Amino acid sequence: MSDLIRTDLLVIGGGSGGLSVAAGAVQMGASVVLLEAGRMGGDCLNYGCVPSKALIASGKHAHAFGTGGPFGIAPAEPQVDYAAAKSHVQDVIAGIAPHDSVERFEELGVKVITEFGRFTGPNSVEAGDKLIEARRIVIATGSSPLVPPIPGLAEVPHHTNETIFDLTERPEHLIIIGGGPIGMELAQAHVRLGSRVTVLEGAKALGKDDPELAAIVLETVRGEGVEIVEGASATQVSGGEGDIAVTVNDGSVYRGSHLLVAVGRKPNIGQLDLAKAGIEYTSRGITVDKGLRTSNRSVYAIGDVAGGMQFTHVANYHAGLVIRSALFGLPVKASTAHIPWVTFTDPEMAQVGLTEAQAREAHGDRLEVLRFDYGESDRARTERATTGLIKVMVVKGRPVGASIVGRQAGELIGIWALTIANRLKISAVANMVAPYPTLGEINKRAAGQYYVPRLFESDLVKKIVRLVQRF
Ligand SMILES: Cc1cc2nc3c(=O)[nH]c(=O)nc-3n(C[C@H](O)[C@H](O)[C@H](O)COP(=O)(O)OP(=O)(O)OC[C@H]3O[C@@H](n4cnc5c(N)ncnc54)[C@H](O)[C@@H]3O)c2cc1C
Ligand SMILES: NC(=O)c1ccc[n+]([C@@H]2O[C@H](COP(=O)([O-])OP(=O)(O)OC[C@H]3O[C@@H](n4cnc5c(N)ncnc54)[C@H](O)[C@@H]3O)[C@@H](O)[C@H]2O)c1
Repeated sequence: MSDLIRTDLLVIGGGSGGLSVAAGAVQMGASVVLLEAGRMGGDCLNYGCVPSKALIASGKHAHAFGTGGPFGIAPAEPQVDYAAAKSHVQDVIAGIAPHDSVERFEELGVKVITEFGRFTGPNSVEAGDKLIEARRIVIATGSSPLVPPIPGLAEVPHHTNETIFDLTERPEHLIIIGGGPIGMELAQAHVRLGSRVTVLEGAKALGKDDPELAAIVLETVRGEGVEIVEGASATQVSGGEGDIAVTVNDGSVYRGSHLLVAVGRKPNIGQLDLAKAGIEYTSRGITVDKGLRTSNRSVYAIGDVAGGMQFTHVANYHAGLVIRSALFGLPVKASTAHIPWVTFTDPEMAQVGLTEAQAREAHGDRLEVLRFDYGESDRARTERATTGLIKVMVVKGRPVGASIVGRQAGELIGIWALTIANRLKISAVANMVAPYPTLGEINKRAAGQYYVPRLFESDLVKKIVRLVQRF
């Protein structure tokens, strides 16, 4: 017989999205129960954003040893201790973990149950020996690495993002299947830490981003020694510990010591028994309306499990919307037009809103594309970080998208995320005075391009200036 708990809000999953909902709702006075079957903090903290960015930081330090020549610093061979780099990764996770811990959430007033949740009815969920009945339920169970049924793969030792950060021996030769953000970020980190790396990508590497920008990243990563094979779909895997062979569609075979599978994600819905609650789903995730409600009106789905953009800041954004809807009954509408994303390769690549191709398709001839090159930035020159480019897509004076590749692209995209989220005009960025010399000037200079033809190439402007000068 299960213990019965009644609550205003039940959150299933204690990752980026679930923790944000639980913390916000309890602090606004709702009674909240949170279920987390694995590690508090979810993918982002334990197997995703945090460990990957920490390992990238180690790779950056190693890389700096060999790139000081132009600055007057003789290149040296870095002494990489891969196991110590992994200790750094675990240390960073441990430093953030208290913020996401059971103890902190219980202190906030959330009842945390460290069990798997499974629906037993439209408003009831079983977790261990507890039965929870809730007025509103939020499914925030995230996603897991997709391990495709490639013949031989199941029998061959391989890593996913859930195990690679625990590996303490440096891979001699890491083969990565999948050239998306996970594959490319970890490829560059590993080559910098001294592994040989081969990326096998079935289609185009970094294929979700603007191809002009992605090409700049790929050229740099290849230049550092990563072998990137595009159009190479893995069709067969064989071998064993330390000697793995991956066959691709044209019959070529790539051999390496370790294998990482990074070919996308699958939603964590398998064990939820969604049918018992009348919740519809597809292989992409739980079906939700614009307000993030499922086919069961009292149940919401947010973050990765909702099958849209899969980023921590999207899960957090969804959390804010659900709090407004579930706690205050306000109408909400999830949008993607203002959501940025960043791939943390070096150079970084960042996007918000429409890419050039998407904007061209949506707006045709009304589209103006403003471009500015990092090479024109004095700060970029001082740091010899002149490889980079910004493109801003503008329609009727308002930005609808921005794409940046280059140093600190992830920081620079913030201005455009603000502009697009608030439907500001390009003049809002052009009017800003950016401190000199900062990379931030790149944003202002790109915005300034909007006025070049209007002010410097206009006969009318020239006539007016001459007229005014006469008087
Ligand atoms: C290698 C890697 C790098 C990434 N880097 C970035 C990045 O730099 N920036 C970025 O924005 N995003 C990044 N992401 C994506 C980001 O991690 C996810 O988008 C984010 O974690 C999604 O949050 P979520 O709350 O939907 O799910 P999660 O954070 O995965 O949380 C879901 C939680 O639910 C729990 N759970 C599942 N089923 C149940 C159940 N039935 N009952 C109870 N608990 C359950 C799980 O144990 C998990 O803890 C990265 C992902 C990976 C894999
Ligand atoms: N910086 C970030 O924000 C960041 C970093 C990492 C991951 N993420 C999130 O995690 C998600 C998953 O990342 P991902 O890189 O695993 O997925 P992805 O879907 O973005 O890329 C997977 C790649 O694998 C390729 N592929 C699929 N099957 C293949 C096969 N058999 N052989 C060779 N290639 C194959 C696909 O063509 C694709 O390019 C991302 O979409 C993103 O939302 C974000």
